Order: sequence, then C-alpha cells, then structure tokens
Amino acid sequence: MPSYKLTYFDVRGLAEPSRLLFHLAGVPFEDNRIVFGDGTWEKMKDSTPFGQMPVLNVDGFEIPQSMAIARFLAKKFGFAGKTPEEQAWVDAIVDQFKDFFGQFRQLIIAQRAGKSADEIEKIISEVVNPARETYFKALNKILEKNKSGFLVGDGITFADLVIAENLLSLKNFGFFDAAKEPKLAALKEKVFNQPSLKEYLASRKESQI
Ligand SMILES: N[C@@H](CCC(=O)N[C@@H](CS)C(=O)NCC(=O)O)C(=O)O
Repeated sequence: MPSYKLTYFDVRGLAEPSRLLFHLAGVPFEDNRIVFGDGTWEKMKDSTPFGQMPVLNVDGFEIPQSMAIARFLAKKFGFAGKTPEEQAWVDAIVDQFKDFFGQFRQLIIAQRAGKSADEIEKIISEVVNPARETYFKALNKILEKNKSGFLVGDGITFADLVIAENLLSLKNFGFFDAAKEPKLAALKEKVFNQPSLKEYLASRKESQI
C-alpha cells in the first residue's frame, strides 16, 4: 500500500474531505498538521508546489489543491462516482462548492482583517447571502431529483463529504439553519452517520471552518 502524508493546518478546512476519505476507506495516512503562526509554514511554503496547503504526498509524489487531492483519493478508493456521468456530476457539485466558497471567503478575509461592522454587514448582504441562496437552491434541486439522499447515485461520494463539511462550517458561522433546510440537514446527517466515520468524528479536533 502506498504511504500517504496529508499536510495542512490544524483545522478541518480544505483538507477535511480528504481526511474523511481516508477514514471512509479505512486507509492509514499521516495526518501532518502544521501549527498556524509558529513559523513552520513560512519555512516550508516555498517548497510546496503552489505555495499553499493542503498538499498530499504519495510515496514522494506531491499533489496540491484540495479538490484535486480529494478527487485523486476518491478515484483510488471508489468514491468518485460509478459512471462517467456520475463522475461529471460529482465534479460539477464540487465546482459549485468552489464557486460558493470563493464568495464566502470574502467574509472570512474581511473578519480576519478586522473590517468594520458596516463593511462586514455589506459583504454578508451583497455577497454571502445571495451566493448562499444560489448554492442552496442548486443543492436542493439535486437532492429532490436524486432519491437516495446522497447527491449523486446511490452511494456516498466525495461531493457529499465536501458539502456536508461545508454545511458544518456554515452552521458554525451562523449561515446554515437545519430547521430551514431539511434536505441539506438530512444529507449532512447521512454523511456524518456513516459507520466508518463515527470513531474519527467522535474524536476529531473541531474547528469553526
Ligand atoms: N485553491 C486552494 C486554496 C488553498 C489555500 O487557500 N490554502 C490556504 C489555507 S486554507 C493556505 O495555504 N494559506 C497559507 C498561505 O497561502 O500562505 C485549494 O483548494 O487547495
């Protein structure tokens, strides 16, 4: 079996879908967590392929970009969709997440930069809320069509992991209310109730994102 090392900050964030894939598949990996602000990342940044994390190292072969990593692992472990058509939809949903996250990230950046309450409110009302509406509408439409409770086909794929993780982060930020979004809430529960994830989820380090 290859030796896997996944390097990221000590939060769920963009690496968590890949961590979940390892647990879902029962494949051992080194969960290499870099402490934010202790200088370690600054020293290693230039040696990473794109100067960012996560990075997956497979027997010395490095892969950057969180969703490329997740897709690679999902293909290896059988969670990328069963047919080319399913795989296309899994990828489309993950791309939809990336579009949304690009918008949502504006809020995180503004908060971390210490922007004023007015500026934050403007980003929420003009960027985050409209983007969330589009995103939730698209996901609801998909779940209405696909009767399995998962987003694509009749089994769990990495798209379900990406979306469930993102819903948890949105809940932590106050942008996801399970009572108002029953289909999305059911998806999140279905993912987090997977028997092979239970032990990890019960013990993992929680983070806002
Ligand atoms: N599109 C990239 C974004 C990666 C990214 O923004 N990584 C951040 C952490 S979430 C990072 O490495 N920040 C440190 C830096 O840019 O120096 C992906 O999905 O992997």
